[in-house]
Amino acid sequence: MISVEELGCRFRVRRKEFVDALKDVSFVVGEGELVALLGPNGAGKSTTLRVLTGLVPPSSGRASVAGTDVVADPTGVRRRIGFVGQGNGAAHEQRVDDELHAQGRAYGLPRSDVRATVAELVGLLDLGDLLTRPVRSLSGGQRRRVDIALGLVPRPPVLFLDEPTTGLDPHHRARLWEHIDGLRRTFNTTILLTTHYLEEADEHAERVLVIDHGRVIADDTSARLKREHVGHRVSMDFDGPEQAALAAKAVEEAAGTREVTVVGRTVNLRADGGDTVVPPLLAALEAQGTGARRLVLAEPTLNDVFLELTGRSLREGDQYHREREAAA
Ligand SMILES: Nc1ncnc2c1ncn2[C@@H]1O[C@H](COP(=O)(O)OP(=O)(O)OP(=O)(O)O)[C@@H](O)[C@H]1O
Repeated sequence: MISVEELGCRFRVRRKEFVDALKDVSFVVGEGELVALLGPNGAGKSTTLRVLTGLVPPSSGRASVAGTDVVADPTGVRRRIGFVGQGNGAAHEQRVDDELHAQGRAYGLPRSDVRATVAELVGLLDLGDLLTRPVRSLSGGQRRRVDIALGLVPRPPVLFLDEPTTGLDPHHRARLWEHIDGLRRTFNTTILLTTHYLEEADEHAERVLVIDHGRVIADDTSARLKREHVGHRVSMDFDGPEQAALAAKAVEEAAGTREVTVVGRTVNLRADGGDTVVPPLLAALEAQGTGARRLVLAEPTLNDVFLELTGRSLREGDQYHREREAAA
């Protein structure tokens, strides 16, 4: 549904100064898939969406969306997609229902189709009480839901969401995700989204693309990225330092363990797959008479994956957005 090959995008910032927002981005998104684009500030996430939605021409490479080439036919691309960008959306003085119907007419859809689609979206996105209100009177979360409905009125097969939940409180973020999941079940919409909330990518995306300095540095399911790049962090307490040292030897020899360190009576390690590596390890320790007294198994996060891949934290982005939201 989305195909991106060696995409590059260069912006001129001063007379002879350029920024390569995208250097070499390649990926595909299949029909009905939800893929999350993660990366720190300035990684190239929004630029990727802007190229794919025909708003910015790429400097090199190829991309097509719903079978349409973004360079040869950007207008055709825009006709086939919904795009909810950062801070775009409905005009302020218009009523919500007027905006939704105008969007359908702008796409040249028959009135009866627009009426039916708007009614369905109003139900799915919980907009019934807001229809007669001017857009300017809505809260941030309500506004976001209207923006998403606007993106979906033309029933696009592909939806691009640029940080759809930024600025929402946890309750409204959860509600919005219920809506997005509902939309996917109803319309089988293909969705590419950017988010700074790693747990959203974890929970809702079938696949995660990690982008850094304009390149895709990882493309897989969240579970596989964590297993292959980080593994579980395991911490085991023993009766004393001697037992811990003995246990550490056995841990080092066991399959699927790495980075084994001993601190006092505690052995720390990484296990490639906690659920498969730890049970036989515990049995082996028990058998040699150095059973663990306490074990803590920590799930890695996508931030751990990014840290492992780049030596930097993705969390910088959260801080950036907290500050941006506080300043707004
Ligand atoms: N119109 C533009 N002109 C010049 N430089 C730009 C333009 N748009 C983006 N850039 C630069 O391209 C790089 C990638 O920006 P982009 O907005 O794609 O990052 P992002 O990953 O979406 O970041 P954020 O998480 O902060 O939204 C940055 O260095 C940015 O300053």
